Amino acid sequence: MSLKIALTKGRVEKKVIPLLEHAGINCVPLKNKKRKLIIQCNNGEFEFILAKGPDVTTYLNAGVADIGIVGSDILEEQQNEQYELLDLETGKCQFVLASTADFDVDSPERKIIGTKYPLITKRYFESLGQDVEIIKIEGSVELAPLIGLADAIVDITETGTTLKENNLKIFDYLNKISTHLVVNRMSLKQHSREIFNLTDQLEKAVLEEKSKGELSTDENL
Ligand SMILES: Nc1ncnc2c1ncn2[C@@H]1O[C@H](COP(=O)(O)OP(=O)(O)OP(=O)(O)O)[C@@H](O)[C@H]1O
Ligand SMILES: O=P(O)(O)OC[C@H]1O[C@H](OP(=O)(O)OP(=O)(O)O)[C@H](O)[C@@H]1O
Repeated sequence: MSLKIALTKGRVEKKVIPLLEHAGINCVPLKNKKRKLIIQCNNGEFEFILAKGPDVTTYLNAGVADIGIVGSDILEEQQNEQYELLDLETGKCQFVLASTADFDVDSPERKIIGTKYPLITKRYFESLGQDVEIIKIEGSVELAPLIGLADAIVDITETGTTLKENNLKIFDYLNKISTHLVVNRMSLKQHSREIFNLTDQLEKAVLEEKSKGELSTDENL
């Protein structure tokens, strides 16, 4: 029987494929898949289910996937606890509080914050002892302070390009984000050998990628 892996499609999928290859999974079917959503690799040893990030945990909770590959941003935003096997240390980015340069971060007035991540935003402002109004936005979050929808945003930044091109400034840094390997507890009992084997291989792959990164930095010195 295949090990069913719910893999976040898009950015995460692209970043994770080199690690999966390192771990001995032939990812050619994944790379050539076009619009196919269920992909078998290594003669059916692994079955990848291509899903949106927030749905990965839904599949795990329902028991229809054994393993999930998903960003820690999503795990943090969803309240249900997942059993985490490994930080894959890729897909790295960070939550920030950002706005136009004239935003008064210390203003005592109740702020309006735009974000794709209402729970993380609520927790962040609660930790500051501030009650804010949160407006949930589905994308292009950077628009909110520019067009007067919100005073500021809590969003993800990676290269900083989107903030820079829209003249937005970072006012605070929140949690760092990376891609994680999570598991359905029932599957862990049923397929423990296969799951721990894959986790070990991926852990080695992460270490190898890391040492390559460190070597290339050294070479640049
Ligand atoms: N620069 C980044 N911006 C947003 N997410 C990033 C970034 N870098 C890595 N990630 C990770 O990628 C995930 C989002 O992937 P992606 O942007 O492909 O999906 P999405 O948010 O559904 O976007 P879209 O629907 O616009 O394709 C996040 O959950 C996060 O863990
Ligand atoms: O710091 P950067 O490298 O510029 O990356 C950050 C941007 O990428 C993400 O948006 P995404 O591309 O997922 O599009 P979206 O606005 O539709 O969510 C995120 O919400 C930022 O807008």
